[in-house]
Amino acid sequence: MRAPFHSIYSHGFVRVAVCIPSVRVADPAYNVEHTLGLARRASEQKAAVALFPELGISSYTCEDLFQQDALQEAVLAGIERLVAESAELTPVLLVGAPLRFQGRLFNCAVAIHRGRILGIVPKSYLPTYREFYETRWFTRGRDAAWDQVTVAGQTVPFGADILFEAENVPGFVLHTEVCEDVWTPIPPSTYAALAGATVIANLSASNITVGKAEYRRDLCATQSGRCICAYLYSAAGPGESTTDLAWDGHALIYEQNDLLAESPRFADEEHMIAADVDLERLLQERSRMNTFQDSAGDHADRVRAMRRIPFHFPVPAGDIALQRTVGRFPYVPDDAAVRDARCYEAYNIQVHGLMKRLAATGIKKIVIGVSGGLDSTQALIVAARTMDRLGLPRENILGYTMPGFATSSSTKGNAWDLMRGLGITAAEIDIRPSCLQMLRDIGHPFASGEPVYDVTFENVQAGERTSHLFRLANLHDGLVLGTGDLSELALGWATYGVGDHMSHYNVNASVPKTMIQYLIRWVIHSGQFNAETGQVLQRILDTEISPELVPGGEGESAQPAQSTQEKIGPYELQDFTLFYVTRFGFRPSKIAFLELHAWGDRESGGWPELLPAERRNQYDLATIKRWMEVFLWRFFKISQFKRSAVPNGPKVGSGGSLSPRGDWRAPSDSEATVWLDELRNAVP
Ligand SMILES: Nc1ncnc2c1ncn2[C@@H]1O[C@H](COP(=O)(O)OP(=O)(O)OC[C@H]2O[C@@H]([n+]3cccc(C(=O)O)c3)[C@H](O)[C@@H]2O)[C@@H](O)[C@H]1O
Ligand SMILES: Nc1ncnc2c1ncn2[C@@H]1O[C@H](COP(=O)(O)OP(=O)(O)OP(=O)(O)O)[C@@H](O)[C@H]1O
Ligand SMILES: NC(=O)CC[C@H](N)C(=O)O
Repeated sequence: MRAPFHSIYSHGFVRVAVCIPSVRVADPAYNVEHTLGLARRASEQKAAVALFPELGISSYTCEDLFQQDALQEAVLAGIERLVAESAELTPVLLVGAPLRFQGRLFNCAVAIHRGRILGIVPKSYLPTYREFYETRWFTRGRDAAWDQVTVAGQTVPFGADILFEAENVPGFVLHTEVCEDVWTPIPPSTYAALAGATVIANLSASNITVGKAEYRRDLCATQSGRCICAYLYSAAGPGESTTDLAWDGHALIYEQNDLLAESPRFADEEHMIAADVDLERLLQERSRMNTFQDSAGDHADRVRAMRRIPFHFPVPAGDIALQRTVGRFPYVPDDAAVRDARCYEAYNIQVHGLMKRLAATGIKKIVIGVSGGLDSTQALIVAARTMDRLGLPRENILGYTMPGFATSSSTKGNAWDLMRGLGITAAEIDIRPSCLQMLRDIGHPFASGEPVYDVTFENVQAGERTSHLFRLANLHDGLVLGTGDLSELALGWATYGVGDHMSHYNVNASVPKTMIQYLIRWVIHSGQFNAETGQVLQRILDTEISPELVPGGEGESAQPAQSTQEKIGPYELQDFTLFYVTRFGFRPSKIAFLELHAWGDRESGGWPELLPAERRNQYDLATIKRWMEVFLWRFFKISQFKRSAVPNGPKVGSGGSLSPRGDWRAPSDSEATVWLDELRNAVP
């Protein structure tokens, strides 16, 4: 039975927990008691995995005590107790224990689930350098000449070549390795990932020294990135012997290079961290990255030899809210420092794209229509910086503001102030006469005085502007700079061909609207231009987004009747959907679940602090569903033909470009039914 909409388990997530129990050296009864305490906590939190540190049942620092029979027997008794008590618990428990088989001692990870030992994974690489002496007590996993063992009355698989595969949860394939294993050039988990493991758990007992925590983070992050997996790490903590070493109890959960959770270090108390891993994201990424599969082919013998141990995961019932930060603006990081760095990158990518095109063509002038709206503002800022970088005067930018039938005096005023502030060559062309001529030529009723404001009426204006710009480019030896952004391309919100869809080079083609808003905010806050220009930019940001193609009243002060976002939806929602559709190929109901998590509550989570409080919105599920339907229809059904024929322009974000020569190649005549049906059926 499928879990309900409001549960993570309906949307391809599994909850994982990393536990750092309190231990006593050489006291398995105590250690098992504390392991069980945290295992129960993980179970109450509906986790599917609970990871514990290396050799946690005995403690890592037993040294020659490992070879004492009394300790061995106590460890076995402890494992038996864990197995018995696990019968009622949800997660797969991964615990560390020294176990003796055929007279040899192994440093083992024991996987226990609901009364069954799923398998035992011995440590492959035993550090015996500097502070480590593991080969004094243990045998390397690969030196075992058998592939199964009997423990606690159960005969179970033994080896580093084991994958634990949940037969009822697609993509949930678990693998474990032990501490040093991940410090080696080719960790065993690399082969496991190539064989399909998505969740990799490292039982560790890493002692702490100055600077080592950062190195651990790097190791786990890069292993999770290269192997396109979740990487869980659990370092030994309070209670280990400090004869010669110290312990910080560092727990980490990464997913493909993203840190999902991290514990405090040097805590006095035992602790647990948990996070929800997105298995579908990992599978999507693997299926796209053909080089990951190529690597699996290179190691086919080892990959094929991996053993898959099936188990049934009892999917927890009821609503289970997502434990994961989902940014409201996937294209704009919440963190101020990261955002500044991204804005700097994006802006420079745009500038460098345009610099190269001008240098290659020998063209020294730019022609641009300046509306006083966001997109032409961003493109103009990029043009100004490009001229500065090329050592050309800003007067070489020929900016035209071209009022039509619905241009408001305030946006026109902003356009003029911006052009003056940036010191470009500015001019105004009234497009109404030429529009009227065309409306008359084609027999449109507006030409004979009827107030008919249809798409033709709108597109005639967009077309006349574009037509003027291209002829001005011929006249002045200039290049027409495109302004249309990624969000508009996604929604088909542009006039095809002889309209704002076309240009000679479009610096905004891969920048979504929410990012354009932040780029302009960033330009203001980082003081890229003078204070007066900053004020104009702020006024432009504060203006309602409108194409201003349909008149809303009479005279110069008439306000436009069209609010773009009332028609095609709030850009902040549409950009969210766009990101998850194009970057990860998620189904609509999953995107709606994530969108509700991010946008359902105004107070929770992070807000990029450049967004003023009054602009902080909140959306319920019904609203999310309504606008997603608009997105899906426009994106999949009616607008691909516009994307199949776009001008050149640089790819800016990993969220993708929609150029048919880049990230998105799609048929212009596809149906939207599967996406719309999925949304309607799976979202309540
Ligand atoms: N798959 C397909 N393959 C080839 N051609 C296809 C097609 N589907 C429709 N067409 C044809 O394309 C034409 C429709 O496309 P198009 O002419 O672009 O017109 P259309 O998409 O209907 O209208 C453009 C919309 O964009 C808005 N707009 C324009 C300019 C700027 C902004 C802004 O705010 O940024 C917004 C404007 O308000 C209007 O609602 C029709 O003639 C149709 O026959
Ligand atoms: N009144 C105008 N004067 C000059 N150019 C215009 C005018 N209106 C539109 N354009 C040109 O057509 C493009 C598309 O218009 P549109 O209204 O979509 O963009 P915008 O006003 O720059 O930004 P946004 O769509 O974010 O409001 C503009 O970027 C601009 O180049
Ligand atoms: N227990 C281990 O395998 C520790 C080795 C690892 N290199 C560390 O320093 O953390």
